[in-house]
Amino acid sequence: MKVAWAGSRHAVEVADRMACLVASDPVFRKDTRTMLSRKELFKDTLKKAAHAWKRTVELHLTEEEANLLRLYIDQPGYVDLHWVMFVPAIKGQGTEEQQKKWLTMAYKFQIIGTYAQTELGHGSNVQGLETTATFDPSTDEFIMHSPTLTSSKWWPGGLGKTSTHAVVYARLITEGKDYGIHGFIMQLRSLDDHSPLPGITIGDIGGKFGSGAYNSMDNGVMRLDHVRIPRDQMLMRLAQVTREGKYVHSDVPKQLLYGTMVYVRQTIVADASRALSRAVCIAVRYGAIRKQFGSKAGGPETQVLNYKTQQSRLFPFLASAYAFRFVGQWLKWLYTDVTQKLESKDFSTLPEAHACTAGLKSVTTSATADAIEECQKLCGGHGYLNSSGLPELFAVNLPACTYEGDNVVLLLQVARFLMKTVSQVASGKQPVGTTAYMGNIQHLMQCKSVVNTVEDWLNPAAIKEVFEARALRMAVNCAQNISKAPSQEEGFSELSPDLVEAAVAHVQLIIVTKFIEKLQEDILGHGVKEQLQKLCGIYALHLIHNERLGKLYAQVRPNAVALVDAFDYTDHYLGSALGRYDGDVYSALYKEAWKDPLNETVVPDGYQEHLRPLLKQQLKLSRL
Ligand SMILES: CCCCCCCCCCCCCCCCCCCCCCC/C=C/C(=O)SCCNC(=O)CCNC(=O)[C@H](O)C(C)(C)COP(=O)(O)OP(=O)(O)OC[C@H]1O[C@@H](n2cnc3c(N)ncnc32)[C@H](O)[C@@H]1OP(=O)(O)O
Ligand SMILES: Cc1cc2nc3c(=O)[nH]c(=O)nc-3n(C[C@H](O)[C@H](O)[C@H](O)COP(=O)(O)OP(=O)(O)OC[C@H]3O[C@@H](n4cnc5c(N)ncnc54)[C@H](O)[C@@H]3O)c2cc1C
Repeated sequence: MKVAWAGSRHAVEVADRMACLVASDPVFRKDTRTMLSRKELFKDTLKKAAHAWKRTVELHLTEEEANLLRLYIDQPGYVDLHWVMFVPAIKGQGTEEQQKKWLTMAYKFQIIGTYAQTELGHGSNVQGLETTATFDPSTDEFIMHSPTLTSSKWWPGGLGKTSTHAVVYARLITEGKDYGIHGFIMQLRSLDDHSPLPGITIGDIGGKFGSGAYNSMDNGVMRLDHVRIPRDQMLMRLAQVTREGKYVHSDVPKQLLYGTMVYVRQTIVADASRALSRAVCIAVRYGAIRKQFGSKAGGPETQVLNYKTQQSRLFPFLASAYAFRFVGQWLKWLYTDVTQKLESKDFSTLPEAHACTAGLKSVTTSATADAIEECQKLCGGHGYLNSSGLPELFAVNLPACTYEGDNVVLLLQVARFLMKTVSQVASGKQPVGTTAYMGNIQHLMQCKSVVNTVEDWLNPAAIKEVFEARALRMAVNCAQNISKAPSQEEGFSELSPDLVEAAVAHVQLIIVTKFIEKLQEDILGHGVKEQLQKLCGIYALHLIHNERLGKLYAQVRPNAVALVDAFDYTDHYLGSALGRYDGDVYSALYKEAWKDPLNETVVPDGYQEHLRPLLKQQLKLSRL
């Protein structure tokens, strides 16, 4: 099962090696992270990042190994934005010459970059951004400016205190005309003393949800006061401004401006499956240790994992963790395929890649945030302690519902794609890829489900048909209702809640389909495929209705702990007293409690100042 989860034996081996490297290095300790002040936490992140880079260079780590190293260090920091957004933005939107110049420095960490798109006033509506980049032909420069308070850049990770450079998104103005949003490379801080360059006001936006968690990241605010940059710092793969100030389009679609977001959304699906699997691992292992109540006859107490209610709340998450993992692996393939096509100037699959990344990012991160919260409840009171690992896991993953596109906004993008596809089907065009099922419209609009028993849910063809019929009927229903509205725009707006549901149904179909396709591959190991078939059945059935699932849960229960052990997480990475591999939960909780700064003294700070006078006063009063 470890191999099925990781993707290959090689993947298991590399992941194990990197996880052990991190777990055995004292610099990467994280057990007291939630007790650090913001300043201490930030400094700790700088230290970890520098040490990680040193180890990466010393050990000549490959890209795959370095990524895993970062993953197991498990602390958001400026390096994420540098590697996951700054570098890809230059790769996707820069010319070859620009790539050569900037990526050479970025790959060696001679500069640290971030992705500065969102502003105080606008995040979702990228076309509404206000920062301006006005071309001055007299000096061959762009003047970068924040004309209003709401145009202040707000949120970019690493911007607050660390980044030396950024790809800044701004409205390009030349020859008096506004050409909309484009990307520009800007140096923000001196490479000598790290002070902000003239005209740039920059700082951190303040503490965020939860202790520890995303507070390790210096999300930043930046205002620009007529800052000049050379013309060649406009990213010029999509469009150029000539020396004379003429605006020239390239032959690539302008949507490639959004390409970095497509890339990151795809990586976020993998992050979601990992976060969900960690929460499930903690809740399942703890559920096997925790006992409450016994039989009336005075028998031994029951493991809480044996309660049917616990199983019906927890096992759909276990199944979802596997489902998201497999769809994430497929999405990575899809992204690579689209990128290769783009390189040979085939842009035909871009809309589908956008819909798939946006939809899957949205559905998997929302489900994961909800599931982590529920896993806290599934662990009872102990789940609410920082030492359970769950509060921080929740706080770090919750913003994934918002960053890289608010989940509802992204689902509306999927819905827009679906409405277009329905109208193309109506005019006789055969849909392809993840919407190919819509071509089977006659049958799917009328067919009746053959699913009656739990066993039927293990029949892939029956499952697929149910999900296809559901998704198609919801999409067609929306399209029909939109066509009755006075205008397409009004209809879309009026029906947006239904459109979001139709988009979710389509995305769930993709997840179910990819799970089924995974089961058609050669899967080695005794009983592994059978367990995955049950999990696939649970994933599909829990989305439709909860009846009849008990039988499947009973079949999964004997292997539940093994199914979470297959995630192959070290105790260091899991960071949970409840989810420990050895099950020694109570000693761990007890030990963790004593690490709290409140326990550094027996009598607390503040006793002399506030508690003692209060108690003495009450004592005096009672004697009167
Ligand atoms: C300490 C450790 C040290 C280790 C050291 C070792 C180093 C080793 C390596 C380290 C590796 C690091 C690994 C890190 C792992 C961590 C990973 C996690 C990182 C996550 C970080 C997240 C940070 C967050 C960043 C952000 O949030 S950036 C900002 C994101 N913003 C958004 O997403 C905005 C959302 N809005 C939009 O996308 C758009 O505005 C809109 C799509 C909603 C609307 O667009 P528009 O206004 O143009 O309107 P339309 O709807 O009309 O669209 C026009 C047409 O364009 C199509 N379209 C839209 N979007 C896209 C797209 N993306 N691609 C393609 N096409 C698109 C529409 O469909 C329309 O088309 P049509 O006209 O044909 O219909
Ligand atoms: C932790 C974190 C890290 C981030 N890192 C970065 C970064 O590195 N770089 C960067 O540039 N940005 C970053 N961001 C910003 C992020 O991309 C935006 O917050 C995100 O795109 C959402 O935009 P918004 O904040 O403007 O939300 P809003 O659009 O203001 O959303 C508010 C509400 O309005 C709803 N809404 C908005 N538009 C519509 C619509 N058309 N129809 C229906 N409902 C709608 C949303 O669903 C939501 O409920 C980060 C954000 C967070 C939280």
